[in-house]
Amino acid sequence: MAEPLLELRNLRKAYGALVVTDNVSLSVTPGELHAVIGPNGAGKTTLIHQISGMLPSDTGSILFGGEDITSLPMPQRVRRGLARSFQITSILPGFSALENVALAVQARSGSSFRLFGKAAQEKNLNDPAMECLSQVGLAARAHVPAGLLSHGEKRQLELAIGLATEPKLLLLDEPLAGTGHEESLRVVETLRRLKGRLTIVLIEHDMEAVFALADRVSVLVYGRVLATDTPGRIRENPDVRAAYLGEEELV
Ligand SMILES: Nc1ncnc2c1ncn2[C@@H]1O[C@H](COP(=O)(O)OP(=O)(O)OP(=O)(O)O)[C@@H](O)[C@H]1O
Repeated sequence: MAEPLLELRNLRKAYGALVVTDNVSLSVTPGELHAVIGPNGAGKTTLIHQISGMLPSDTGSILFGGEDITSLPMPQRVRRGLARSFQITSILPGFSALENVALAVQARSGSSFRLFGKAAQEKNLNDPAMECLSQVGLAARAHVPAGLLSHGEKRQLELAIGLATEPKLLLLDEPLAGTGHEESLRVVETLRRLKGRLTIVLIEHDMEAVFALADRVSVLVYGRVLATDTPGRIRENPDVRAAYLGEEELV
C-alpha cells in the first residue's frame, strides 16, 4: 500500500467530560476518496476541525506527507496542501463567482488584499480562478454574483474556492447538505471528476453519494472508529448496521 498522505494517530478531543473524538486513528492514501460517516453527533465535524487545524487536539498526532503537523496553525497546513472547502457563509454574495475564487487564488499567492476590489481584473488571478470554476462545472456562471447562484451552485463554488488553494488533500464537510436532487447529482458528478486527481476526505450524510464515490469508508460512532473498509464491506458489516439502526439508511 502507498505511503499515507494523511495519517491520524490516536486523536482525541473532549469538552469537559464529553469525549467527542476518542483515540481516532486512520490513514488516507494519495488519490483516495475516504469518506467518514457516522450517526449524528458522532464527532465527524470535530474531527475535520482537528485535521484542518481549526481545533487543537488534546492528544494524538497528525502526519501529512510524513510530516508531523499536529501543532501547525491552519494557514501553514493550507500552505502544505491540506485545505478544507470553505463554507457558503464565507462566500461574498455581491462578488461574482469568478471574483470569489480569484480572491482565494490571491490569498494562496500570498499577496495582500490591497487590490481587493480589482482582484478579478488581474489575469494572473482570473485564469487560475476560471480553471477552478471549470473543474467544478461552474465556468458558465463565472460572472454571476455569488448571491444569485442556486444553493447547489454555491456548494460547487465552495469547492472551487477550496481548489484555488491548490490542495493535495481537500476536506469536505457535507458538500451535499441542503441540495435538492438535481443539484446533488451535479455536486456528486463534480466530486467524481475531482476524485483521483486529488485526495479527498468526505463527511457526508447522503449514503447513496458516499457509497457511489468512496474508495474506503470509516465509520465513526461515539467518537471512535468502528470500522474502515471498502463501501461494499462496510455496507455488510453487522456492527455498522447496528450503529445505524434508527439513523440514516445504509443503502
Ligand atoms: N464546542 C463544543 N462544546 C461542547 N460540545 C461540543 C462542541 N462542539 C461539538 N460538541 C459536541 O460534540 C459532539 C459531536 O459533534 P460533531 O458536530 O463533531 O458531530 P457530527 O458527527 O459532525 O454530527 P452531525 O452529523 O450531526 O453534524 C456533539 O455531541 C456536540 O454537541
